[in-house]
Amino acid sequence: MTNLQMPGSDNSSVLAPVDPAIEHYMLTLMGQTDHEVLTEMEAYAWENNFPIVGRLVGTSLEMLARMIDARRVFEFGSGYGYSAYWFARAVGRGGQIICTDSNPLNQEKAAQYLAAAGLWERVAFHTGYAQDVFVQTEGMFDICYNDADKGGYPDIWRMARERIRPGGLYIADNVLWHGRVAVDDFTDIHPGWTEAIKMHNQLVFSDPAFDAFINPTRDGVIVARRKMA
Ligand SMILES: C[S@@+](CC[C@H](N)C(=O)[O-])C[C@H]1O[C@@H](n2cnc3c(N)ncnc32)[C@H](O)[C@@H]1O
Repeated sequence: MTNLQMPGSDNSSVLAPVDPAIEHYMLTLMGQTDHEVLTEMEAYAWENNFPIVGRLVGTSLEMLARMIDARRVFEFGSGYGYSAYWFARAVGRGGQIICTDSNPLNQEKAAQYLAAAGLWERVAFHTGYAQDVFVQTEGMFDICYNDADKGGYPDIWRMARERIRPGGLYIADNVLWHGRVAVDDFTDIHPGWTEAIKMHNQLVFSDPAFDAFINPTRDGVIVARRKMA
């Protein structure tokens, strides 16, 4: 691992949920997850300031998926496949990650990286608007993972919650939004996104069909488990 901080986060953070020195320390423990392809994907993120979830969150995605024996995962906003790398490892040979991204170049890059990692056959990548692809894709999911544009978070939660199997997970990145959700005075880099994330978090935590928590690592990851009937 060459870089210890996360690319793609803006530097106007109002609050760092976890002290950067602590995140740095945790990353120094992650050497066992090193893989040539992963290192290349992380280098690409750095060079292009692309907001991947990073190693600390990636390992937690893989572990959560393994813990519930996930086989079918839907990703809203896959970028070039970094988060899918972790899910694809977890679901095994018969599993499937349905990836979505609006930029066709990201699909090309994902194919290149994930094929090199031996994981591409577990991925069905769709270039397009994630919410539309979701509606066009049938069936239930073990995990719905949301990392799309933040203004869409409340609607994505509303559509995803119905299609997560009992015991399955809804996971969304950036739910602390560099601390903006916790203060009154902030600069919204995209108008309306902070309010959308706050509404989203409130909807998830107040839903009687789900139990939820937030892992404050990096920019905050919400994990909500659909209760058994
Ligand atoms: C934060 S990045 C995803 C990073 C990825 N999950 C990872 O950690 O490797 C968000 C990506 O989602 C795409 N995106 C955002 N909103 C979208 C939407 N509604 N439909 C499809 N793609 C979307 C953007 O093009 C961008 O590549």
